[in-house]
Amino acid sequence: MSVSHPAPNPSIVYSFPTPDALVDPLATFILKAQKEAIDKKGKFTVALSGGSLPKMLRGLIGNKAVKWDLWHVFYADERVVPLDHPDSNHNLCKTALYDQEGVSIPEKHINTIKPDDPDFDFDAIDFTSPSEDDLETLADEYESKLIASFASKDSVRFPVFDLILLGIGEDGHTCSLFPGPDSAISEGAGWVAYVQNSPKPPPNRITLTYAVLNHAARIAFVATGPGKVDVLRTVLDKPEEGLPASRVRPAFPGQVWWFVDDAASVKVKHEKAEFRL
Ligand SMILES: O=C1O[C@H](COP(=O)(O)O)[C@@H](O)[C@H](O)[C@H]1O
Repeated sequence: MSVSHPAPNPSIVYSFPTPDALVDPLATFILKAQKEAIDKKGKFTVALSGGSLPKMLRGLIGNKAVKWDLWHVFYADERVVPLDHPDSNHNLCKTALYDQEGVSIPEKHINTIKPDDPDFDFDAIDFTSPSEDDLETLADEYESKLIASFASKDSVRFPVFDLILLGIGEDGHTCSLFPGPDSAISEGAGWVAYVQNSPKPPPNRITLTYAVLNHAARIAFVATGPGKVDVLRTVLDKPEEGLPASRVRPAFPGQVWWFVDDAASVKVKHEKAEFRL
C-alpha cells in the first residue's frame, strides 16, 4: 500500500531593497518562531549556518523579547577546524552574536561539533588532514547531541527544529550539501553526515542531512547581493534542476521562507510576498 504525503507548501519569498532592510523583519520572524515554540514546549530549537548569515542576526541584539536562556542552538553545518578558527561557523556565530552585549545563551545550550565524550580529544585532531575515522566520529557524536536534545518518550525518527536558518552559495549549496552526486548525503536516513573534499574550502565538514532539514517546522534562507542573482533564479524558478537549496522542502506543515534583497532577487519570477506576520 502506498502512503501519500501532503505536498510541501510553496516557498514564501520576501525581497527587501537592501541587506540592511531585511535585518529587522528577519528578527521579527525569528521572534515569532521563538514565541510559538516556547508557548508550546518551553524551549526554542534553532540551527544556525555560517557564512554571511550570523551578521544578519544583528536585529536580535538588544531586543528584550529574545529569551536567550531558552534557545538551544545547533549548527546546520560546521567546518572541521578548531572552534576558534576564522573558518569555524561556531566562531562566526560567537563573534557576531553570542559575544554581543545582552546575548546570554547558556553555554551548555550551544552545541558545537566538539564531542562531549571525554575519551575523544577534539583538540588532538590533525585538522589539516583529519582521518575518515575522526570525521565519522564527529558526525556520530553530533548526532548523539541531537538525539539527547530531541528524543523524548515519544522518541522521534527525525529531529523537528523550530527553525533552521540557512544560507546559499553561488553554486546552490546550502549547509555543506553541495551539488553533485553524493548518495551518502542524498539518500541516507542519518541525521548528520561528513563531507570530505568539499568544492569550497575548507574541505572537511559536518552537515545536517536533507532528511533533517525536511523535517523542520520552519526553514528561512537568507541571501543578499548580486553574487546570488543567478543561483536564486535557478533555485526558485527551476527547482527541477535539483540544486541542493531547491531540495530543502519540508513536508507540510513545514514551510520555507526566503529573506533576500532586490539585488539578489532581480531575476526571480517566483511570486514575492509583502512582509507581514
Ligand atoms: O560554506 C558555507 O557556505 C554557506 C553559504 O555562505 P554565504 O557566505 O554565501 O552565505 C553557508 O550557509 C554555510 O553555513 C557555510 O558552511
